[in-house]
Amino acid sequence: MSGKSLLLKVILLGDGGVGKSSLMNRYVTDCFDSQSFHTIGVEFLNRDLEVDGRLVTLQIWDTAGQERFKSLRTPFYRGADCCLLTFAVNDLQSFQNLGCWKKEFMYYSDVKNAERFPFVVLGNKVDMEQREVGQDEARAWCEENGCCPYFETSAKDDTNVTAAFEAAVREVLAAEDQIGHTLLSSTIDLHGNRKTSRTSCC
Ligand SMILES: Nc1nc2c(ncn2[C@@H]2O[C@H](COP(=O)(O)OP(=O)(O)OP(=O)(O)O)[C@@H](O)[C@H]2O)c(=O)[nH]1
Ligand SMILES: [Mg+2]
Repeated sequence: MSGKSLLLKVILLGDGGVGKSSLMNRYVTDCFDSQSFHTIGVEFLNRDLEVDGRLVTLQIWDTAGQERFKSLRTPFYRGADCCLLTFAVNDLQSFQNLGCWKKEFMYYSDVKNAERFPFVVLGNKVDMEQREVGQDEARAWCEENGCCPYFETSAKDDTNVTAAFEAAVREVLAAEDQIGHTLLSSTIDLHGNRKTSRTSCC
């Protein structure tokens, strides 16, 4: 295990009221407030953790989901290492808006290639009886939109919250390994000709 901690920036995006702030607070402070206020702009909290022997400082950016705060949140998308697209399983509209959130992130972030960028989808409020979005439907969306991991969470009863944030870290580490491997497998000979040895890395 290397002593140096890797700083990773993850950003929570999703409709207002789906539970982004509650998920961040549950993960960092292990608290839940049933009367939380709408986020205005962005807030962030840090948490140190160890994932597969790697020390990581996770900087979690929580954004305002309400449309009126769009101009306050979009400047903070740049530099994100992972994006947590969040909806509430009892709010169909928030699920249907996932594609818009992914597009907004790609437009305002400095990410070039959506296919290789780590997204994780969170279906929050699974503690609630009345669901409007089925698990299969949500998993199908994730399959069709880049095969990203999907977690059903509850900030209220602490279901899958740690697992979701740790998965975000693993996605980033895996993406970095992938890029590192691809770079290694393409070499430039002394005459400057690019040679790529076709080694399959997965
Ligand atoms: N039952 C239940 N309620 C939740 C859960 N997560 C959040 N809530 C409640 O949902 C409401 C909105 O939660 P927030 O965390 O403020 O939602 P948000 O996504 O940060 O909203 P914006 O800041 O407006 O973007 C609050 O009343 C929370 O207590 C959950 O997992 N289960
Ligand atoms: Mg909030």
